[in-house]
Amino acid sequence: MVQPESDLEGCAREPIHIPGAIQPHGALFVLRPSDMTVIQASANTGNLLGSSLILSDKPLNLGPSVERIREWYESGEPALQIAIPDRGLILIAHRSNGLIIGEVEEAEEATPSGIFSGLRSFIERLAAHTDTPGSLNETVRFVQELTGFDRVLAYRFDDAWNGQVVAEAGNGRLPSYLDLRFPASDIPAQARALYATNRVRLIPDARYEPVPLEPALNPETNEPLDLSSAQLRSVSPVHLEYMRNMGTAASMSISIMIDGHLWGLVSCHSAQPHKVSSTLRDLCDFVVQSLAMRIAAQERAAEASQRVHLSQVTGRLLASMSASSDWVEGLAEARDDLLRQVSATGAAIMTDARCICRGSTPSEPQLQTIVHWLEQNGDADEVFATASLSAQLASATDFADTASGILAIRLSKLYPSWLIWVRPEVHRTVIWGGDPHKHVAENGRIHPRKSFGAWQEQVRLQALPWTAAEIAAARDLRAAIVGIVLRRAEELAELTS
Ligand SMILES: CCC1=C(C)C2=CC3=N/C(=C\c4[nH]c(/C=C5\NC(=O)C(C)=C5CC)c(C)c4CCC(=O)O)C(CCC(=O)O)=C3CCN2C1=O
Repeated sequence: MVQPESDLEGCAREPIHIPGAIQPHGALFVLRPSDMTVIQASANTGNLLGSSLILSDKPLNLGPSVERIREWYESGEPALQIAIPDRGLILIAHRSNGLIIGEVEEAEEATPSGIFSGLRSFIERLAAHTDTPGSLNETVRFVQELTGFDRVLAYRFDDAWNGQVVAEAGNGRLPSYLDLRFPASDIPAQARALYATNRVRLIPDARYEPVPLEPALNPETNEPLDLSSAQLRSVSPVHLEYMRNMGTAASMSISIMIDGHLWGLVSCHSAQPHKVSSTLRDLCDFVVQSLAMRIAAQERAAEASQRVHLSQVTGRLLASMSASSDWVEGLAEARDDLLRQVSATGAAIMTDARCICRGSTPSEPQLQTIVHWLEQNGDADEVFATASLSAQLASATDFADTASGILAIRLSKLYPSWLIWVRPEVHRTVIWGGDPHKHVAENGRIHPRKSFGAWQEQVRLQALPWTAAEIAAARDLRAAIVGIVLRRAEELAELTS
C-alpha cells in the first residue's frame, strides 16, 4: 500500500513558484515578446499605472519604456531595471518561459546620502576579518543599519538542512534567536531550491491580501505563470502564518551562495510592516554576496591548511609502511599518526586473518559486525563515513562509547579488508527555536508551530562529524596503501618469474 506522505512532505511539495497572485506592493504584467502585447496582468495595475492594462491583445501602454524593454529582450542581457520617471515608478523585467514578466514598484526617495562611503568602510572592515564569525557579525550589523529592520540574523544550514542562527544584530524590539537551531522543514526543499536562484525576497507586510493575476492562466498555453524569479511573487500561506506566529510582520531574506550552494541566509525581520526599496535590496544583495566570497576564501584557507597538515601525516605513514616488510605492521606501528590522520580516537586494521587495534576501539566481535555490515552496505565508493553508525546499524548502540562515528576505507576488493577509524559518542544539548517536532495538521493542511522559545534536546549516539579534509586524507591513505600493495605484488612476481 502506498504510504500517505507525511504532512511535512506534503508541505515540501507545495508549488510555491505558481501562486497565481502577487504581493500588493507592486504590479505585474506579462508580455508576448513578438508584439509586446499584454497577455496577463495583476488585478492592481490600474492603481500604479493609472489606467488598466488592456488584456485583450493590446500593446503595453508605457510610452518609450516599451521600446526599451524590446531592446533589452533582444539583447539577451540579464534582468532589466529602469526608472519610469514620469510615473515615479521603477520597472524590473525578466524572461520566463519565452515571456517577459514586468514588475513595477513606486520609486523610493533618493538613495540615502553617504550610503556609498558606508559601503566602502563595510568592505574594508569585512576584509579585515580572517574568521567567518567576525565576517558574519560585521554583515548583519551593516544590513541592520542599511535597512532599519528590527532584527537581522545570519542563518547557516547544516548537512541535513537544519539551520542555526550564527550572528545577529537588533534594536531589541524582537527577541534574540542567537545560537538557536531551526528544523529543515521550516524552509522546505522547494523553497531552498528557489532561493538558490532568486536570492532576495521581501515580504513588507505578512498580513497582505494576495492580488490575483488576470486571466489566472496564460491564455495561449493554459499554464500557470512561473513566478520563480519575480520580486512580487505571493508567498506560501503556511509561511505567512509562520511569520505571524513568530511576531514578524515584515521579512527580507538574502541567500548566501557559495560555489553555487545555498550556505545560509541573511534574514531580516520587523515587528511592524517594513518596506525596503529595490535599490537598497540590490545593495543588500551585493553586501551578502561579498560576505559569501569572504566566507568561501576563509573556508578554502582553513581546508587547505588542514590538508597540508594531514598530507604530512600521510607521508609519515607511507614511510613507516614502506620501511616494513609487512605494510600492515608498518601502519600499526605508527600509532599516533594513524589516529592523527583523521583525528580519530581509535583505529582497527581488519584483514581476513588479522584484527590490529590502536587507541580506543570496539571489541573484535563488534568490529567483525561492522565489517560484515560494511560488506553488505558499503556502496561502490571505497570510503564510508558516518557520525552516527547506530542510525544505520542498530547494534552499534552497544559500542557507542567507542564508535558512534566511523570512517572506513576498503583495502581489498577480493576479500573483506578494512581500515576503520572510530570516534565516541559526544553528549550534546541542542537548543531549538521551539519544539522542532511540533506542527499541527488541521483540515488537511499543516500549520507551523506557534512557539519559538528555546527548546532543549539531548542529542545522543552522535560523534563529532568527519570534515571534508579528513575524508580526503582517508582517501589519500587508501591510495598510498593500494600503491604499496601493488608494488609489493610486482616485486614478488619478478622474484618468482
Ligand atoms: C529564525 C531563523 C529563520 C527561519 C527558520 C526562517 C524560515 C523561513 N521559511 C521560509 C519559507 C518557507 N517556509 C515554508 C514552509 C513551512 N514552514 C514551516 O514552519 C512549516 C512546518 C512549513 C511547511 C513545510 C514555505 C512553503 C516557505 C516558502 C515561502 C515562499 O517563499 O513562498 C523563509 C523564506 C521566506 C522569507 O524570506 O521570509 C524563511 C526565512 C525566515 N526564517 C528565519 O529567519
